[in-house]
Amino acid sequence: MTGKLEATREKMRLIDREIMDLIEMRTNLASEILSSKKEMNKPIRDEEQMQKVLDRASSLAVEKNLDVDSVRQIFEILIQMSIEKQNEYSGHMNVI
Ligand SMILES: C=C(O[C@@H]1C=C(C(=O)O)C=C[C@H]1O)C(=O)O
Repeated sequence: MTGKLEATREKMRLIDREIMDLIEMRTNLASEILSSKKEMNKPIRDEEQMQKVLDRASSLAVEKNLDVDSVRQIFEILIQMSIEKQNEYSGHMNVI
């Protein structure tokens, strides 16, 4: 019994690790995104793009039979993390 529970928890641990790696990869794109925005003289926050990301996440959640509100909340946090990281870089780079 415990063996099976522990085996399943080990699978979850590996998935959590992958999620963490993907969050890191997504957040680290802030640097590239910011330098493109700097070139194009665009602000960090882009409401239209945020809506696209949230709509895409909601559609995928429906497709995968996941709770749409929960998935949207996760993506709202990911977007916020990206904005914060861009603001952080922006402060360092003294731009926008
Ligand atoms: C990453 C970007 O910057 C911000 C963060 C977004 C995101 O994390 O998906 C979307 C729009 C912007 O407010 C972007 O403009 O694409």
